[in-house]
Amino acid sequence: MEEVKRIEELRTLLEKLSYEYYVLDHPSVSDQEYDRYMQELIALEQKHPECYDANSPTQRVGGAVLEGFEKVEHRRMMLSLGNVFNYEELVAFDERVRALEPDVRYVVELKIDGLAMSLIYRDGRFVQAVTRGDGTIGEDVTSNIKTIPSIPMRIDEPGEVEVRGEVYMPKASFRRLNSEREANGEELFANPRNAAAGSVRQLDSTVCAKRGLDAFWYYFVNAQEHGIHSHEEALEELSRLHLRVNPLRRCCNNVDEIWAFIEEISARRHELPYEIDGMVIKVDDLNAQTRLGTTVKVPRWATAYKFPAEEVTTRLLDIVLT
Ligand SMILES: NC(=O)c1cnc(OC2CCCC2)nc1N
Repeated sequence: MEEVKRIEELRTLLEKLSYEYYVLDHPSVSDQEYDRYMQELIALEQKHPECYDANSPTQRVGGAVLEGFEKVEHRRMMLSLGNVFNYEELVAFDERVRALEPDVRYVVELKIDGLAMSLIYRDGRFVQAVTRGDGTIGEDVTSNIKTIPSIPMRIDEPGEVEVRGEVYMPKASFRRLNSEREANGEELFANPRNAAAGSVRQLDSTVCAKRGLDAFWYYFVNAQEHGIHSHEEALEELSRLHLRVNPLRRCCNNVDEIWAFIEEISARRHELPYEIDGMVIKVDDLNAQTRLGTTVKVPRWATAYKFPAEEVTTRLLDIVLT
């Protein structure tokens, strides 16, 4: 096989194997076979520096240690979310929406407790990752986000694709990190969200790479430019593009269906391998979202239901007694 063609073939193969392992959780080859392909690609790329590609699977980790993070202006504001704390406030949210959109349908998602992130792809290649910052100006953390193995470096979609989601630290990674820090007499992280934020702010991406971060993507910013009409369709398109989308979501036609899903998730959230601090309720139809619009900082077409803050003692007692 001509070596330069083999380089391209290995890059495509390793991205597919990464997707199977980190997004589908269903690898088709052993770790040893994956490593053999990776070693073959590293050797061929060293032989052919003219084939250098920053998006190669070999380029996810390493690179220079940064002095700081570049400021980046978001092309489209990164919105926060308003909150509701109980059934009555959820009813009031639904009434405000229904005043404009009588036949509204919602998509209800888990509210992942991490940090908001924006990914930019151009002509099928990952180009930049930017934190929310103040919603208008964020920080370029591309070198750290590249280390998250479930994030594809290439997607099968031309033009510009902007995706928003949550970078988070799974509970298992958090436990491992804090036990390592305890062994080293270092200060512990208070919760996975802080640990994720601290990891994404590392100037040396090899440190971030060891933190075991992951991400879920929940918003295709310019979906309508790509002929998509609903949020649910947008999520399905993101999955088709190999982005990791959380399957635990439900389309709901009224407050009672939303509330039933909230209660169902609230009862089992401690079994989830990541922390959530509530649920996000979004109007499904994208034209309805546009008609409802946004206030200065939050959409009128979405809200977050926040779980009641728990008594830590009951949580600890649960763990000790179960
Ligand atoms: N933490 C989450 O899981 C989460 C956060 N934000 C959103 O939606 C943004 C995008 C448009 C309005 C708010 N969805 C989520 N699932």
